[in-house]
Amino acid sequence: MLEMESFCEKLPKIELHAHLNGSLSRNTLRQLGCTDDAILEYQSEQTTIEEVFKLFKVAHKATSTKKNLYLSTKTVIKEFAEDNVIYLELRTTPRKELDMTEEEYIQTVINAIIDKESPNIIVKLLLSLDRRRNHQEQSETLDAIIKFKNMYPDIVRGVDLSGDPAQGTFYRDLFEKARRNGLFCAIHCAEIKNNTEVIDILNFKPERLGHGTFLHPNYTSNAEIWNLYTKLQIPVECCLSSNVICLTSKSHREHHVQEWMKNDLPYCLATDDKGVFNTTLSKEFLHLQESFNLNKKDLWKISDNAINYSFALSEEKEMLHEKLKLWKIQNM
Ligand SMILES: CNc1ncnc2c1ncn2[C@@H]1O[C@H](COP(=O)(O)O)[C@@H](O)[C@H]1O
Ligand SMILES: [Zn+2]
Repeated sequence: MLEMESFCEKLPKIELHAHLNGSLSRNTLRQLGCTDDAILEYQSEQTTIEEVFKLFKVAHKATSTKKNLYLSTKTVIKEFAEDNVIYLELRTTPRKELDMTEEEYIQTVINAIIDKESPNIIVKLLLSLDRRRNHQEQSETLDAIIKFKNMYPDIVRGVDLSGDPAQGTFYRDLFEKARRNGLFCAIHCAEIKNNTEVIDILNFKPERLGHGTFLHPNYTSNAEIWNLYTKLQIPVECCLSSNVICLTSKSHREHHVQEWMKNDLPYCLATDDKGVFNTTLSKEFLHLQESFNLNKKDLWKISDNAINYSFALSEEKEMLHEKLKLWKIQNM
């Protein structure tokens, strides 16, 4: 029988919420030529949601060339595979840099996904719209995303809305256009208290929500939002360490995931930014297990459920369920 920590490591896992530039490990940053000071700055033990957005600048500087972006993407995929993630939805915000256009940025990340070395991991790409950018800028990025979705429909699966939740806007028309063009929508929602926007996002009915911290009345003091949410039952990507380090959750034990567990609502576990928050998906499983005294079957089920919430092709979903079933027979 596997000990809990080793069980969490060995369990085949599904990662649905990982930002590329937040996922760079210390080693990767060193390989890219970052100084020790910059690396220390990037990995934070405790921060605030405002401060964390300054940390991404370290990674953005390091991935500002095609060569480094390609290398970073390949390394992040390799690290997830080493943590026994068998299906990864990596998300990233296309950026214009000195040596690349937004389209070249997307192409470089796709090249790295195609060239991945581990055969044991399926990798998909979600492209992010940065909420701090204005409507026209986001609209131009979306056009590029749609172009690549049509070129690589099996890799580019969806659109994300991310960036500093205290700034910018959710432009519903852009996500409607994304949806019309066959893209799934995973939207950061209620990472901070912002009831009006949360209602707009819920009414759009994204396929998945990121965080969902301020949906439950214990956190919003607003029952209307929770009523709407429980009618819709949209899967929420829960990022425990991210929320604890950014101080939107007091502790792992007090994390809002407990409301999803109590009410049997759909959720999955995710790392958000494994580099910045110094975590792995295995560690996230262990935090949940320790905080709520879960057993191995519970953990296995969380992994298996996440397949259903993923944007994988249906034959891939079947294959992933089979893989987990087989692992259960052999290890539990
Ligand atoms: C901590 N909670 C969070 N909330 C909202 N957006 C976040 C985030 N963590 C990361 N990002 C988004 O992802 C970018 C870095 O990866 P990419 O450059 O896209 O690969 C950040 O600049 C931010 O826009
Ligand atoms: Zn996120």
